[in-house]
Amino acid sequence: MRIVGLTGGIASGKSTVSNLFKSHGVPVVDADVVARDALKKGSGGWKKVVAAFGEEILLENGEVNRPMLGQIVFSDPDKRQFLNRLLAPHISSGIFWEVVKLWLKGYKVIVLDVPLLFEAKMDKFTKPIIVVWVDPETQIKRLMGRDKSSEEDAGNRINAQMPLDVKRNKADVVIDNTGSLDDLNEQFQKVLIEVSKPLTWTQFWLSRNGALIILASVTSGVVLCIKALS
Ligand SMILES: CC(C)(COP(=O)(O)OP(=O)(O)OC[C@H]1O[C@@H](n2cnc3c(N)ncnc32)[C@H](O)[C@@H]1O)[C@@H](O)C(=O)NCCC(=O)NCCS
Ligand SMILES: Nc1ncnc2c1ncn2[C@@H]1O[C@H](COP(=O)(O)OP(=O)(O)OP(=O)(O)O)[C@@H](O)[C@H]1O
Repeated sequence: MRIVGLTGGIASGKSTVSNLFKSHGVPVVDADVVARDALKKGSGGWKKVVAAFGEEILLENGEVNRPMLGQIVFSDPDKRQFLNRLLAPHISSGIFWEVVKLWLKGYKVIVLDVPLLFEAKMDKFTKPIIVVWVDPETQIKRLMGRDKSSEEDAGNRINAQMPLDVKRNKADVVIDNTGSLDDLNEQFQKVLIEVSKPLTWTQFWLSRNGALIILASVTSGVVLCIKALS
Protein backbone atom coordinates (compact mmCIF):
# COMPACT_ATOMS: atom_id res chain seq x y z
CA MET A 1 0.00 0.00 0.00
CA ARG A 2 1.23 3.49 -0.80
CA ILE A 3 0.74 5.99 2.04
CA VAL A 4 0.83 9.50 0.62
CA GLY A 5 1.52 12.40 3.02
CA LEU A 6 -0.53 15.56 2.54
CA THR A 7 0.43 18.59 4.55
CA GLY A 8 0.89 22.35 4.38
CA GLY A 9 0.06 25.38 6.48
CA ILE A 10 -3.18 26.25 8.19
CA ALA A 11 -5.75 27.24 5.53
CA SER A 12 -3.29 26.50 2.70
CA GLY A 13 -5.86 24.17 1.11
CA LYS A 14 -5.19 20.65 2.43
CA SER A 15 -8.89 19.86 2.94
CA THR A 16 -9.65 21.19 -0.53
CA VAL A 17 -7.02 18.82 -2.00
CA SER A 18 -8.28 15.98 0.24
CA ASN A 19 -11.75 16.45 -1.21
CA LEU A 20 -10.30 16.14 -4.72
CA PHE A 21 -8.61 12.86 -3.73
CA LYS A 22 -11.87 11.57 -2.21
CA SER A 23 -13.87 12.53 -5.30
CA HIS A 24 -11.43 10.37 -7.32
CA GLY A 25 -11.96 7.37 -5.01
CA VAL A 26 -8.74 7.76 -3.01
CA PRO A 27 -9.46 7.46 0.74
CA VAL A 28 -8.11 10.12 3.08
CA VAL A 29 -7.32 9.85 6.79
CA ASP A 30 -7.86 13.34 8.20
CA ALA A 31 -5.75 14.00 11.32
CA ASP A 32 -8.03 16.89 12.33
CA VAL A 33 -11.00 14.48 12.47
CA VAL A 34 -8.94 11.94 14.44
CA ALA A 35 -7.82 14.74 16.80
CA ARG A 36 -11.46 15.78 17.28
CA ASP A 37 -12.38 12.18 18.20
CA ALA A 38 -9.46 12.14 20.64
CA LEU A 39 -11.08 15.08 22.49
CA LYS A 40 -14.64 13.69 22.55
CA LYS A 41 -16.34 13.70 25.96
CA GLY A 42 -15.23 10.73 28.06
CA SER A 43 -12.31 9.71 25.81
CA GLY A 44 -8.77 9.23 27.14
CA GLY A 45 -7.64 12.52 25.56
CA TRP A 46 -10.64 14.37 27.06
CA LYS A 47 -9.82 13.08 30.55
CA LYS A 48 -6.20 14.24 30.27
CA VAL A 49 -7.19 17.67 28.94
CA VAL A 50 -9.80 18.22 31.68
CA ALA A 51 -7.25 17.17 34.33
CA ALA A 52 -4.66 19.55 32.89
CA PHE A 53 -6.75 22.59 31.90
CA GLY A 54 -9.56 22.31 34.46
CA GLU A 55 -13.35 21.96 34.13
CA GLU A 56 -13.63 25.60 33.07
CA ILE A 57 -12.52 24.37 29.63
CA LEU A 58 -15.81 22.44 29.26
CA LEU A 59 -19.13 23.49 27.76
CA GLU A 60 -22.37 22.81 29.65
CA ASN A 61 -22.82 19.54 27.76
CA GLY A 62 -19.39 18.31 28.93
CA GLU A 63 -17.66 18.63 25.54
CA VAL A 64 -14.42 20.63 25.34
CA ASN A 65 -14.96 24.30 24.44
CA ARG A 66 -12.72 24.21 21.36
CA PRO A 67 -12.64 27.95 20.64
CA MET A 68 -11.66 28.58 24.28
CA LEU A 69 -8.93 25.91 24.24
CA GLY A 70 -7.76 27.29 20.87
CA GLN A 71 -7.50 30.81 22.35
CA ILE A 72 -5.37 29.45 25.19
CA VAL A 73 -2.97 27.26 23.23
CA PHE A 74 -2.50 29.39 20.10
CA SER A 75 -1.38 32.36 22.19
CA ASP A 76 0.94 30.37 24.47
CA PRO A 77 3.59 28.06 22.93
CA ASP A 78 4.25 26.20 26.22
CA LYS A 79 0.57 25.35 26.71
CA ARG A 80 0.34 24.30 23.06
CA GLN A 81 3.34 21.95 23.42
CA PHE A 82 1.73 20.58 26.56
CA LEU A 83 -1.58 19.93 24.77
CA ASN A 84 0.31 18.36 21.86
CA ARG A 85 2.11 16.00 24.23
CA LEU A 86 -1.19 14.99 25.90
CA LEU A 87 -2.98 14.25 22.64
CA ALA A 88 -0.12 12.92 20.44
CA PRO A 89 -0.41 9.23 21.50
CA HIS A 90 -4.20 9.27 20.95
CA ILE A 91 -3.87 10.96 17.56
CA SER A 92 -1.10 8.68 16.29
CA SER A 93 -2.88 5.50 17.41
CA GLY A 94 -6.15 6.81 15.87
CA ILE A 95 -4.38 7.42 12.56
CA PHE A 96 -2.70 3.99 12.73
CA TRP A 97 -6.04 2.17 13.14
CA GLU A 98 -7.65 4.16 10.32
CA VAL A 99 -4.75 3.10 8.07
CA VAL A 100 -5.07 -0.55 9.13
CA LYS A 101 -8.84 -0.48 8.39
CA LEU A 102 -8.24 0.90 4.89
CA TRP A 103 -5.42 -1.57 4.27
CA LEU A 104 -7.72 -4.47 5.27
CA LYS A 105 -10.31 -3.13 2.83
CA GLY A 106 -7.69 -3.58 0.10
CA TYR A 107 -6.94 0.03 -0.84
CA LYS A 108 -3.65 0.39 -2.73
CA VAL A 109 -3.25 4.14 -2.19
CA ILE A 110 -4.30 6.15 0.83
CA VAL A 111 -3.66 9.76 1.75
CA LEU A 112 -2.78 10.99 5.26
CA ASP A 113 -3.89 14.62 5.64
CA VAL A 114 -1.82 15.73 8.64
CA PRO A 115 -1.27 19.47 9.27
CA LEU A 116 1.65 18.70 11.60
CA LEU A 117 3.17 15.86 9.50
CA PHE A 118 6.75 17.24 9.82
CA GLU A 119 6.35 18.68 13.33
CA ALA A 120 5.09 15.29 14.59
CA LYS A 121 7.80 13.45 12.59
CA MET A 122 5.19 11.37 10.77
CA ASP A 123 6.74 12.26 7.41
CA LYS A 124 8.98 9.18 7.53
CA PHE A 125 5.95 6.90 7.09
CA THR A 126 4.69 8.60 3.92
CA LYS A 127 5.86 8.79 0.32
CA PRO A 128 5.54 11.00 -1.61
CA ILE A 129 4.99 13.99 0.66
CA ILE A 130 2.73 16.60 -0.91
CA VAL A 131 2.92 20.14 0.50
CA VAL A 132 0.07 22.49 -0.33
CA TRP A 133 1.66 25.94 -0.40
CA VAL A 134 0.16 29.44 -0.63
CA ASP A 135 1.78 32.84 -0.40
CA PRO A 136 1.55 34.45 3.07
CA GLU A 137 -0.94 37.18 2.07
CA THR A 138 -3.34 34.66 0.53
CA GLN A 139 -2.96 32.33 3.52
CA ILE A 140 -3.94 34.91 6.14
CA LYS A 141 -6.74 36.28 3.96
CA ARG A 142 -8.26 32.80 3.46
CA LEU A 143 -7.82 31.89 7.12
CA MET A 144 -9.53 35.07 8.36
CA GLY A 145 -12.27 34.63 5.76
CA ARG A 146 -12.97 31.00 6.64
CA ASP A 147 -12.77 31.26 10.44
CA LYS A 148 -14.12 34.84 10.70
CA SER A 149 -11.09 35.52 12.88
CA SER A 150 -9.07 38.66 13.63
CA GLU A 151 -5.69 39.27 12.03
CA GLU A 152 -4.04 38.66 15.42
CA ASP A 153 -5.73 35.27 15.97
CA ALA A 154 -5.00 34.18 12.42
CA GLY A 155 -1.35 35.27 12.79
CA ASN A 156 -1.03 33.30 16.06
CA ARG A 157 -2.34 30.15 14.40
CA ILE A 158 0.01 30.55 11.42
CA ASN A 159 3.00 31.13 13.74
CA ALA A 160 2.14 27.98 15.71
CA GLN A 161 3.32 25.87 12.78
CA MET A 162 6.62 25.27 11.01
CA PRO A 163 7.00 28.04 8.40
CA LEU A 164 5.32 27.04 5.15
CA ASP A 165 8.47 27.80 3.13
CA VAL A 166 10.41 25.30 5.26
CA LYS A 167 7.70 22.69 4.62
CA ARG A 168 7.87 23.43 0.91
CA ASN A 169 11.62 22.66 0.93
CA LYS A 170 10.95 19.27 2.52
CA ALA A 171 8.29 18.27 -0.03
CA ASP A 172 8.52 15.66 -2.77
CA VAL A 173 5.67 17.43 -4.57
CA VAL A 174 4.53 21.04 -4.14
CA ILE A 175 1.03 22.19 -5.02
CA ASP A 176 0.90 25.98 -5.29
CA ASN A 177 -2.62 26.93 -4.22
CA THR A 178 -2.20 30.70 -4.49
CA GLY A 179 -4.30 30.81 -7.65
CA SER A 180 -7.84 29.78 -8.48
CA LEU A 181 -9.57 26.45 -7.81
CA ASP A 182 -9.16 25.67 -11.54
CA ASP A 183 -5.38 26.15 -11.21
CA LEU A 184 -5.43 23.84 -8.20
CA ASN A 185 -7.41 21.19 -10.05
CA GLU A 186 -4.99 21.28 -12.98
CA GLN A 187 -2.01 20.65 -10.67
CA PHE A 188 -3.98 17.99 -8.80
CA GLN A 189 -4.59 15.93 -11.97
CA LYS A 190 -0.80 15.56 -12.48
CA VAL A 191 -0.29 14.63 -8.83
CA LEU A 192 -3.08 12.03 -9.05
CA ILE A 193 -1.35 10.32 -12.01
CA GLU A 194 1.95 10.33 -10.09
CA VAL A 195 0.57 8.79 -6.87
CA SER A 196 -1.55 6.23 -8.75
CA LYS A 197 1.49 4.67 -10.45
CA PRO A 198 1.91 1.05 -9.37
CA LEU A 199 4.52 0.39 -6.66
CA THR A 200 7.84 -1.22 -7.59
CA TRP A 201 8.25 -4.84 -6.39
CA THR A 202 10.51 -3.73 -3.53
CA GLN A 203 8.05 -1.07 -2.36
CA PHE A 204 5.18 -3.57 -2.66
CA TRP A 205 7.05 -6.25 -0.65
CA LEU A 206 8.05 -3.81 2.09
CA SER A 207 4.60 -2.28 2.46
CA ARG A 208 2.76 -5.62 2.46
CA ASN A 209 5.11 -7.42 4.86
CA GLY A 210 5.62 -4.33 7.03
CA ALA A 211 1.88 -4.12 7.57
CA LEU A 212 1.64 -7.89 8.23
CA ILE A 213 4.44 -7.71 10.81
CA ILE A 214 2.70 -4.80 12.60
CA LEU A 215 -0.63 -6.66 12.59
CA ALA A 216 1.00 -9.85 13.90
CA SER A 217 2.77 -7.90 16.68
CA VAL A 218 -0.45 -6.15 17.73
CA THR A 219 -2.42 -9.44 17.68
CA SER A 220 0.19 -11.30 19.73
CA GLY A 221 0.35 -8.35 22.17
CA VAL A 222 -3.42 -8.56 22.66
CA VAL A 223 -3.29 -12.37 23.11
CA LEU A 224 -0.49 -12.03 25.71
CA CYS A 225 -2.48 -9.37 27.60
CA ILE A 226 -5.61 -11.57 27.63
CA LYS A 227 -3.54 -14.56 28.88
CA ALA A 228 -1.87 -12.45 31.58
CA LEU A 229 -5.26 -11.15 32.78
CA SER A 230 -7.01 -14.55 32.82
C1 LIG B 1 -6.82 23.56 20.05
C2 LIG B 1 -8.03 22.96 19.33
C3 LIG B 1 -9.04 22.41 20.32
C4 LIG B 1 -8.70 24.11 18.54
O1 LIG B 1 -9.77 23.57 17.81
P1 LIG B 1 -10.37 24.29 16.51
O2 LIG B 1 -11.68 23.60 16.24
O3 LIG B 1 -10.39 25.76 16.74
O4 LIG B 1 -9.34 24.04 15.34
P2 LIG B 1 -9.13 22.70 14.45
O5 LIG B 1 -8.94 21.52 15.35
O6 LIG B 1 -10.21 22.59 13.44
O7 LIG B 1 -7.72 22.96 13.77
C5 LIG B 1 -7.63 23.84 12.66
C6 LIG B 1 -6.21 23.88 12.21
O8 LIG B 1 -5.37 24.39 13.24
C7 LIG B 1 -4.08 23.83 13.12
N1 LIG B 1 -3.72 23.20 14.41
C8 LIG B 1 -4.47 22.43 15.22
N2 LIG B 1 -3.79 22.04 16.31
C9 LIG B 1 -2.57 22.58 16.18
C10 LIG B 1 -1.40 22.54 17.00
N3 LIG B 1 -1.40 21.86 18.14
N4 LIG B 1 -0.32 23.22 16.56
C11 LIG B 1 -0.32 23.91 15.41
N5 LIG B 1 -1.40 23.98 14.59
C12 LIG B 1 -2.50 23.32 14.98
C13 LIG B 1 -4.16 22.79 11.99
O9 LIG B 1 -3.71 23.37 10.80
C14 LIG B 1 -5.63 22.51 11.90
O10 LIG B 1 -5.98 22.09 10.58
C15 LIG B 1 -7.61 21.84 18.35
O11 LIG B 1 -6.92 22.39 17.26
C16 LIG B 1 -6.74 20.77 18.98
O12 LIG B 1 -7.23 19.96 19.71
N6 LIG B 1 -5.43 20.77 18.65
C17 LIG B 1 -4.49 19.83 19.20
C18 LIG B 1 -4.53 18.56 18.39
C19 LIG B 1 -3.69 18.64 17.17
O13 LIG B 1 -2.48 18.68 17.25
N7 LIG B 1 -4.35 18.68 16.00
C20 LIG B 1 -3.69 18.70 14.72
C21 LIG B 1 -3.72 17.34 14.13
S1 LIG B 1 -2.17 16.88 13.46
N1 LIG C 1 -7.69 27.97 -4.76
C1 LIG C 1 -8.54 28.51 -3.89
N2 LIG C 1 -9.19 29.65 -4.18
C2 LIG C 1 -10.02 30.25 -3.30
N3 LIG C 1 -10.30 29.76 -2.07
C3 LIG C 1 -9.67 28.61 -1.71
C4 LIG C 1 -8.78 27.92 -2.60
N4 LIG C 1 -8.33 26.82 -1.96
C5 LIG C 1 -8.92 26.81 -0.74
N5 LIG C 1 -9.71 27.88 -0.59
C6 LIG C 1 -10.50 28.26 0.62
O1 LIG C 1 -9.52 28.60 1.62
C7 LIG C 1 -9.94 28.16 2.89
C8 LIG C 1 -8.86 27.21 3.46
O2 LIG C 1 -8.85 26.01 2.71
P1 LIG C 1 -8.85 24.58 3.44
O3 LIG C 1 -9.91 24.54 4.48
O4 LIG C 1 -8.88 23.54 2.37
O5 LIG C 1 -7.41 24.65 4.15
P2 LIG C 1 -6.72 23.60 5.11
O6 LIG C 1 -5.28 23.59 4.75
O7 LIG C 1 -7.41 22.29 5.09
O8 LIG C 1 -6.93 24.29 6.54
P3 LIG C 1 -6.71 23.70 8.04
O9 LIG C 1 -5.23 23.60 8.27
O10 LIG C 1 -7.31 24.70 8.94
O11 LIG C 1 -7.40 22.37 8.11
C9 LIG C 1 -11.30 27.49 2.71
O12 LIG C 1 -12.29 28.45 2.98
C10 LIG C 1 -11.30 27.12 1.22
O13 LIG C 1 -12.60 27.07 0.68
